[in-house]
Amino acid sequence: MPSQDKAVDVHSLYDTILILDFGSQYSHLITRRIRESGVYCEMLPCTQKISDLHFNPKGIILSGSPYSVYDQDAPRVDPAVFKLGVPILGICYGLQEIAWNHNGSIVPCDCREYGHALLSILKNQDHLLMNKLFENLEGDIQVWMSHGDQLDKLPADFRVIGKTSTSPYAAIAHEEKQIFGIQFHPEVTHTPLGKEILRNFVIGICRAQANWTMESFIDKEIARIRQIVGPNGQVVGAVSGGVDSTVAAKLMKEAIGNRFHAILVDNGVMRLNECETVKKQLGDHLGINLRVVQVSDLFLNRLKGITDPEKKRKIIGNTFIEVFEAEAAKIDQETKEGNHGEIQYLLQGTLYPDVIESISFKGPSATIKTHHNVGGLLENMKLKLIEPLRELFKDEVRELGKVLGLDEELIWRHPFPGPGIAIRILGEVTPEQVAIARAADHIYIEEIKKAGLYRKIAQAYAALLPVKAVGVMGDKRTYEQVIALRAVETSDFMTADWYPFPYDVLKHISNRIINEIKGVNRVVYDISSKPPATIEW
Ligand SMILES: Nc1ncnc2c1ncn2[C@@H]1O[C@H](COP(=O)(O)OP(=O)(O)OP(=O)(O)O)[C@@H](O)[C@H]1O
Ligand SMILES: O=c1[nH]c(=O)c2[nH+]cn([C@@H]3O[C@H](COP(=O)(O)O)[C@@H](O)[C@H]3O)c2[nH]1
Ligand SMILES: NC(=O)CC[C@H](N)C(=O)O
Ligand SMILES: [Mg+2]
Repeated sequence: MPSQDKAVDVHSLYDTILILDFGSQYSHLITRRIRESGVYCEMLPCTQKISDLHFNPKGIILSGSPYSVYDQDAPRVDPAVFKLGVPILGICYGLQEIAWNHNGSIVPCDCREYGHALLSILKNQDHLLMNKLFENLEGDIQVWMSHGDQLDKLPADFRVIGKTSTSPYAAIAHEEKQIFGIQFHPEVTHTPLGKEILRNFVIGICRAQANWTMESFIDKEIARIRQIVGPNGQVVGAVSGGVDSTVAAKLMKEAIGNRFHAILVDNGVMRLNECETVKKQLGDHLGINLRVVQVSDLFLNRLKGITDPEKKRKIIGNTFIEVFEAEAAKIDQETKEGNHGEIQYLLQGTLYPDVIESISFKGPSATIKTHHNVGGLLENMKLKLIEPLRELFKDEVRELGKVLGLDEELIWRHPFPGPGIAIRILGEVTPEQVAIARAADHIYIEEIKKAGLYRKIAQAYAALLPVKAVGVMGDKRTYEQVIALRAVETSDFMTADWYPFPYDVLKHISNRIINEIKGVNRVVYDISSKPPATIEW
């Protein structure tokens, strides 16, 4: 892996709340909720050694976990966290881990709680600092629980600040040390006031500055990029017109102007008019120094006779790397004359979920999703990576795009796979098949937009099937191909449901495709969910 940029640390710019992850399925939601309050936070595995931390967190949150604290192989926090002197909040397992470290007692309980519960907030008149976690909250509040263990004895010097009908120690606090524990999950929306509680912790108790906004991120990130790249350095990056690479490219353009070189590869399997549209949007409208490399013939030649989708992906990925490297070398040559430095950096649109995915405490795997690193590009190129979005979630990237002046249409664009239409043509990819698939996809997306449904659908496309069916047109028998329409609802693309289109929309789309596209006499709608199907065919 090439080295990461580390010139200016994000932690020197924003107060940071550290979330230590014990493997709960909700851990990343804690991060989301806190960022929504305008406070920067980061998640690390619970095994993080405090002496190896290269920043001083303003506060620490211990997440939930599928383990029980008394399990042989239970994940353990570095006890040094309790000596850092910053406020700590334990959530569910986190509460139990705090108690475990303070000689409290945790046992499996007879009355496990899964789902809604009523938490009675207990205010303490003599220990006012303990009340700060539930500041502005009173009486009984709805919370969401998911636990089978509970405290049956308070650790020394802790007091109860909340209970439910079955958990006498559902919320506890240590006043002097500012350590808090809650048995419920404030990060899920089923705890309606959860966000207030997290905000009370990070702002009221940790006193973290709420300065994490995309406006402030832009200024700071631009300054950071300038410092990394230096006054003459140059950066290359592959852009596809997808939201991540476009936002990253726009940020680079703001930071170093034309010393950023964006490359769009026209591989012959992009959507109809896509390259022209991207060139207009990125080049003309956003002023990004963009070159479009027209290499459709090269790609289509290499795809001749190939029907296996994985082979198609490989061929496209490898050819892509070849083209990109050749183009980067050309740019290096062309700009040698001026006083620019050599190209040293490669821009990548890596997002925070990809980073989180690679830091699981169950054994950090350094694999960031492979399709995010354009094939094996990085190993060969010896360029250093620059990843301006690596701290951001997808919705933050969209927000950032908005502040940077990107069109709504671009910001909400459906994802489009790198191998594009080649994997949406089942069977051999020929120029004729590309033309049919493109035309069908174009009509489909156009009609979805007209019906006002584009934003409701996470991804939609038309696939061209390699089978022929009988039809009748103008009293004549036809024997032509089939178009399959796919549209899914999903937030993470890991699981997905097919979209329930209104019938009249489907009817209209089908009519148009059959009437307007020669070679197609049938349209079907894919009603398979993922799993067991995938989104692409
Ligand atoms: N035709 C292309 N020309 C240049 N770069 C490309 C092309 N297709 C893909 N890439 C590069 O590969 C990366 C990964 O592609 P991917 O489709 O996963 O993400 P994206 O295009 O940025 O966003 P989205 O997921 O919204 O499509 C892109 O960010 C871009 O750097
Ligand atoms: O860049 C890419 N290269 C690929 O080879 C590829 N295959 C699938 N996808 C996209 O990934 C998401 C999940 O798709 P699947 O359910 O088909 O795996 C969907 O968004 C797909 O479009 C790809 N993206
Ligand atoms: N959600 C959790 O953190 C659960 C913690 C522990 N496994 C329990 O059942 O109590
Ligand atoms: Mg894409």
